[in-house]
Amino acid sequence: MNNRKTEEASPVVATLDDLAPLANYSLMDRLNADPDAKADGADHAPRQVFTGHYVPVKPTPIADPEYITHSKALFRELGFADSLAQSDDFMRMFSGDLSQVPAPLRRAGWACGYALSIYGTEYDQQCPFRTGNGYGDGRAISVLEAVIRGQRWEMQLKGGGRTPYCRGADGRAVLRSSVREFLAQEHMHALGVPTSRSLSLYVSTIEQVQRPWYTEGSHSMDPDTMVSEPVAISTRVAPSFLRVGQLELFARRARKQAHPHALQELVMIVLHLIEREYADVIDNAQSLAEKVVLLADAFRDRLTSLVANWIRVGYCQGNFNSDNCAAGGFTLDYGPFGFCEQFDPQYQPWTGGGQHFSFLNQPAAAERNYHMFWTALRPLLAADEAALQQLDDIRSGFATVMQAKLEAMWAAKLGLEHFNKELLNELGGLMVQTPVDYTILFRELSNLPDDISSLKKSFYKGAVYQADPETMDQRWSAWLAKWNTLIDSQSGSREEIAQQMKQVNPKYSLREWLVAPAYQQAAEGDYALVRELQEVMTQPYDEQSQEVEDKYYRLKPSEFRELGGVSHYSCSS
Ligand SMILES: Nc1ncnc2c1ncn2[C@@H]1O[C@H](COP(=O)(O)OP(=O)(O)OP(=O)(O)O)[C@@H](O)[C@H]1O
Ligand SMILES: [Mg+2]
Repeated sequence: MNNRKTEEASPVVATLDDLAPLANYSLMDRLNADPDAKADGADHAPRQVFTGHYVPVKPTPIADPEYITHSKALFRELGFADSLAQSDDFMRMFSGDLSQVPAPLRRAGWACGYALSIYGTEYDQQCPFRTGNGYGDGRAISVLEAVIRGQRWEMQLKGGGRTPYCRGADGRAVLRSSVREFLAQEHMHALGVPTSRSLSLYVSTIEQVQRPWYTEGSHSMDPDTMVSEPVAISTRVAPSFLRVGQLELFARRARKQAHPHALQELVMIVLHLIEREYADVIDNAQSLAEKVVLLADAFRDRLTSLVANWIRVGYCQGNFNSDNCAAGGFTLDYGPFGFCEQFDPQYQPWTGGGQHFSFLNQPAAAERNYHMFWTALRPLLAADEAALQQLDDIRSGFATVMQAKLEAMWAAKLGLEHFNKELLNELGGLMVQTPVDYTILFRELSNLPDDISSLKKSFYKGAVYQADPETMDQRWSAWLAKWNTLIDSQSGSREEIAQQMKQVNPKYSLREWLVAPAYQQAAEGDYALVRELQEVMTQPYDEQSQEVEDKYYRLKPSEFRELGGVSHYSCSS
């Protein structure tokens, strides 16, 4: 027994040669390649891709890569030895050089086209050809699909160079955005929120690109300068990277009868999505119509849970377009994201994102994306009225399901067995007026305090509070007393309730002003802070040391308020 345990825990993948036999390229082998593409993947110039599900693309390696970090948690899950991350051949592959990988690993990866809808409206304008045929993975290139310990994973480089969908851009990701994405994925996974996962992060010690950014201390909304930044490649991992926008691309083509196989390509991608993301809940033996209805139901369930989770942990996607909405129902694309510090229902860190993608509007934004998903599925059931009715009913039930998930989430955050609308609304008013730090307030509540002194750690004390602190404190005390009465009327002990609340309300949150010095130091070749943040943010529910608490469990210092690049940012790439 003991022996078996040790065996299971010990890494089985210590070299790239160990990884190679696990490769299993289902997307490339079962879906259609663009017939116009070069099979060797030497296809980098922007162009229209009219048919097919993917284009073979060789990534462009970053010059002289240096190791920054890897996900110890994911390595453990995959059975990878930690030393692999710094081994020459692994590092070469995951910094974009596939030229020497051992067979059956392939020497070309793939990029996929997708369509874009913003808050439920279809767009083609973002495609340079204005047709939608040039939009897709512009700098994300998948390099491997493998079945590891019974689970299929896709590994995708972000910043791996140009693809036909690059729209004239460089195909690179800068160190800043790569550090942010890497840390955020690690943090979200540790928070228990479904997400693409971080695998590895390498930076080029010589290659730099220009990006618009903020001068030091700038309070400008838009970037006011161009800066040179090192390029990096982070690899992210998920069961698939299929997006709602991807289904939409094929559904739009089917609708327009863009080519003779358009509807067939839509069927293929939907069935592929089911195999990749929903095989555990959708039986392969069922009919297409049955599968589509089950898919709609399962995705609705995942998406509504996901958004409730986002709100639970204070996460704002910022640009929740259909192409940034993973069809597997997990968080994808950590560009314009932020974690809410000072509570504001309309919190939106990304200046280009608009109110519709703000913090508490995410359920509505998710419904718009779901609507596009539903729209893409409908052509598949055209001949089956009963199934179509079921599909439509699932669509119209979205808001009800979303509301139920939100209510359960708020109840859990407050340690309550039942959602209490009045109590939450009163609290919401106080949170906005004071205003409070979202993470610190709920964490302090999780100690079930008798008086408001500890809650005050979360107070930013704005104009309304300062105008009459006594009345505000009285209102807080009255609210707290009411809440405590409810807590005491429940079946669990106070200790049990506090324990449960601490599993729901994290202590540590990835605050942008903590991340900024980490990527700044990394640009100077010092990765200590990136690694420290990774360590702290992968245990977000734990108390951790006093030193960690003093450094990371803090209100946002006033000097970072409204600071460009920290409180808001316009460029995420
Ligand atoms: N530097 C770049 N070079 C080429 N294409 C880019 C670049 N930056 C963004 N894009 C493309 O522009 C589109 C919109 O960008 P967005 O910021 O949503 O995505 P992303 O962060 O690049 O990628 P993802 O959604 O894969 O995480 C995407 O299709 C993306 O591939
Ligand atoms: Mg994106």
